[in-house]
Amino acid sequence: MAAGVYNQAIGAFQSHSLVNNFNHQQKFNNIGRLVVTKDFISSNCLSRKNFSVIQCIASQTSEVDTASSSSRSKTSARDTHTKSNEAALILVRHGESLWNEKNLFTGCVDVPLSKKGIDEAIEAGKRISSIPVDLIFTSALIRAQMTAMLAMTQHRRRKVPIIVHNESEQAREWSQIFGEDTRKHSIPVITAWQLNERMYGGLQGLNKLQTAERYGKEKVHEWRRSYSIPPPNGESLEMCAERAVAYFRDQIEPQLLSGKNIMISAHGNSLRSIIMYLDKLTSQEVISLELSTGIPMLYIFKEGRFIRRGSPIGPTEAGVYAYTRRLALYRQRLDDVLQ
Ligand SMILES: O=C(O)[C@H](O)COP(=O)(O)O
Repeated sequence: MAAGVYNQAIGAFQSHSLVNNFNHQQKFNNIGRLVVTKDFISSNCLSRKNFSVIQCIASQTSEVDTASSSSRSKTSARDTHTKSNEAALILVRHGESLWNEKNLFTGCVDVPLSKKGIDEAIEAGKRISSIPVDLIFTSALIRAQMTAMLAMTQHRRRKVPIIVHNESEQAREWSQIFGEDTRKHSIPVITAWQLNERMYGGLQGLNKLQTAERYGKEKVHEWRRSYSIPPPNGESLEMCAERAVAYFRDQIEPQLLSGKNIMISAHGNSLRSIIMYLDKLTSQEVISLELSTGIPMLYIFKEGRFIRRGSPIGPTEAGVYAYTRRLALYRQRLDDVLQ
């Protein structure tokens, strides 16, 4: 039966090209990967301890299998590119926020979703409802966390996403989950400031249109979309990438390497910097990369490589399951159990 779904999916896939959510030309240049210095990582406490904390917590709260991080350091796992199972990686920019609605620069100001953003998050959930998710990462900002939680209300597996509190020993202790079955039916949600939207400095709270009228369209476009030019007293995309890509490589990639299916709910620019890394985009190409609010994007991680698969069209769309046999089998199992 699964083969049936898979073949049907392949047929659908071949009959229509998956609409990619990105609007940049897909050219793979030999750009060196973004090098993030080791001391940057250590100075931002992106340490082995954090990774083992995540592993330990993940093992306590779900059937997420915890590859023993002690026996396999992240670096050696990543460097040796151990042939791991394939894993799904879903990226989603938060739904429209109340300041997106007012066309205000938001950056690291912690505003919630608008009604439209809530609807977008739920729609995003429908589009990924048959794709496996073992672990969720969000930024420390509520609009990304709301998006992840609302999306997961639509997932057919019905697991409960639970924000992991490891900000202190007491927080870890007081938020423990007991009961094997309860743990198996939960998904750890790790919040990380490193995935926050770029800090927009003196622009935060200003209207985008009025700012363009005041400083000129070109200058504001340069602040918003260039790679290395920061807004006044804010972060450039390059500076945002240094924390977001470092966190992705240090904390998320090892999870993918061990076969865990991951969803990241974050922001326009922190995700642009991660996609620049995944797609090996040049600093020129990333200028044209725009991400819509609430549109999920799927990557397949296989043998250390990220294969971009565009945006899942909808749960009933057979083409969604043409991505890989593993996803087709997962969906078939859901169909069998939920029928
Ligand atoms: O922070 C913001 O204002 C938005 O989330 C992204 O803004 P941008 O489209 O100007 O990068």
